[in-house]
Amino acid sequence: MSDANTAINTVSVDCPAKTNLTLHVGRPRSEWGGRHELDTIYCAVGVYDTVTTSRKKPGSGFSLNLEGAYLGDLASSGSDMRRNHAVLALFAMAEASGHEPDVALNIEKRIPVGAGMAGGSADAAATILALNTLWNLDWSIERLQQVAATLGADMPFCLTGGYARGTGFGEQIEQLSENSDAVLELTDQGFAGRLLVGAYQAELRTPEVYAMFDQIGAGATDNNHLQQASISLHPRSGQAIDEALQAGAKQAFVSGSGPSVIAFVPTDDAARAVQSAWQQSRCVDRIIATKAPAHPIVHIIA
Ligand SMILES: C[C@](O)(CO)[C@H](O)COP(=O)(O)OP(=O)(O)OC[C@H]1O[C@@H](n2ccc(N)nc2=O)[C@H](O)[C@@H]1O
Ligand SMILES: Nc1ncnc2c1ncn2[C@@H]1O[C@H](COP(=O)(O)OP(=O)(O)OP(=O)(O)O)[C@@H](O)[C@H]1O
Repeated sequence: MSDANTAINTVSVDCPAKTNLTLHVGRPRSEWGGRHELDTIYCAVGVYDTVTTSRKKPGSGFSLNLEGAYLGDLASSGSDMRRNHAVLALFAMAEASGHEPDVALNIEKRIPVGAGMAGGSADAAATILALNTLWNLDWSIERLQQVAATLGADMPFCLTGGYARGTGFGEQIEQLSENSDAVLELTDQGFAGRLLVGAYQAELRTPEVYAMFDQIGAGATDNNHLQQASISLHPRSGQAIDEALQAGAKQAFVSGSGPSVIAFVPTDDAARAVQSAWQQSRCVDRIIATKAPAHPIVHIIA
């Protein structure tokens, strides 16, 4: 059979986590279900979840398997499979394309859960990208982002990675090139290249962080307006930021709604100094070394 007719049976996607290099938060909007106005610069970072989608027998329904050493609250038997963001994305794509959701989903999780790094959104985006190939839809990124925006604020960005400006409640995306003025300005300030992620067993629920923001507002000099709220709910993140900056990090901040902390470390010495400061003070539970920016990678397996 020619390639065009060979059925694709298994597609996997490595999808990076996201952070916010700036996150300016406005007032909640009732027409957005209480979500706040945002003006943010998203940046994908090189911590990847891998979602593999495989065709199943017609009418057999979906299946979900989770792998990884740090599954957070996903590991509990009580966590409802049907609420997993990857499963929600499967059903949204099935609905939008008229396919039956007879697909096996396997998620290898590496992105810390409930960390402010859009781990769930990354898995949903990976599922959307994989199904676009598995089902030969070949839809444009704009069409895929329309489906993603119905599922979560930071999901549309996760489809493209790299850098983007997010407005609205975060779902209006303007892709930014690495040599755009906005990115060059942030790169000059040290928001690029090698970084360390300080991750925690503890999770923060995004709605609770926004509710705390409504109470206490943003720190006067914080690029991330949710940082002060996140630190008040999880003080160890504030300690990790102080330790990183004292040890030579160029920038250190809470990632999105937190609790994880991102420290940009431009040199080997800075990376080693931040790593040992975090280990000695025990102010983080796990350290992941990687770099930014990053992009999703689609693999056709069979
Ligand atoms: C904190 C960020 O990660 C920054 O990129 C995002 O704004 C959070 O995006 P997300 O987790 O995809 O958020 P969603 O799943 O869409 O919404 C979860 C909850 O977060 C709050 N939320 C989210 C986005 C937003 N612009 N304002 C909000 O107040 C709302 O309580 C909402 O019900
Ligand atoms: N595939 C998934 N991966 C991670 N969390 C998931 C997934 N599906 C559902 N969830 C639920 O979503 C909640 C938030 O998970 P997630 O890792 O996306 O948080 P987050 O990184 O703080 O997100 P954000 O940065 O968008 O606020 C978790 O408590 C988890 O129970």
